[in-house]
Amino acid sequence: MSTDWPFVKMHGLGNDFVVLDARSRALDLTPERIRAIADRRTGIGCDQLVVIAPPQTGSNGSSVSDATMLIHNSDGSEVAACGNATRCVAALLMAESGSDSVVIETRAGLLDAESRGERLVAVDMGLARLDWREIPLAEAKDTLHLGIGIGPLVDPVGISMGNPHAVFFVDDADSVDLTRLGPQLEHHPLFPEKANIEAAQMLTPPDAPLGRIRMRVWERGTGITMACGTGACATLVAAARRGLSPRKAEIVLDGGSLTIEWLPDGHVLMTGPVATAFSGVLDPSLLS
Ligand SMILES: N[C@H](CCC[C@H](N)C(=O)O)C(=O)O
Repeated sequence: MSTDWPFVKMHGLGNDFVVLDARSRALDLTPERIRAIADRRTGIGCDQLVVIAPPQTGSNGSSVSDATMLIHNSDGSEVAACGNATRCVAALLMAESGSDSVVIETRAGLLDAESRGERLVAVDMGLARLDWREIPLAEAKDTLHLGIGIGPLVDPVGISMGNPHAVFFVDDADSVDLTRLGPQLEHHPLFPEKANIEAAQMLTPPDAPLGRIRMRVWERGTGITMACGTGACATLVAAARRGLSPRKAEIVLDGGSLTIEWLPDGHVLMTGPVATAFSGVLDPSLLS
């Protein structure tokens, strides 16, 4: 495989990505190669490895999107959705085209993104999926009260944003031992495809005009990250469904804040910053 693969290192509130552009040539990524690139000691280091691929074309040959985005966790697993990465790829594509909007095809569907000013991007992350089958869960459940728990993390709300989330409401998110509890819940038998685990603490009363929620996350296939866009979407929808928040809130993550709104049509709008850290060329040993 040709060895000169340029990459861009980007992040959304510290949730960081290695972005590879495979629109003009094929990239043979294996889980081993993904893990090697994502390794923070011997590779480039990232939470997710993101590949930009050619747009999907419809039956009439026209493109329904500007590009396709493929997302891989640092453990090598492929996932369907990643909100922070979507903002980063959207910013990269809009800078390339000079447009202030872009459509990105993901395994979770077509996502519309728009520039909201200097290094600020809004993405319609699509519908919040609320049925147990869509999370998915191993058995029929009321997704508003999953009833599982360990320690201070009990009775989460189940939501999918194209990827599975379990949102636990707690009194003090910063005191939760996510390193210990996260992996146990990620692999809970109720989640046949595992789950992203959020610990959420309400910072505003239910009748506040704009909600404010502190959230920390243990990400499926990655571990604790500084931010999680789909997790922030899941947290806002969970809080609104529980009557704890209005349908728009600021989600305060370790790396900063995202603004999330659950629209009347069921779509979830995420707005937040993007940043490019550096670019380079992958060492051939990472693709051997
Ligand atoms: N950091 C990502 C979420 C990645 C989700 C991934 N860990 C999964 O397995 O679903 C985000 O900003 O939405």
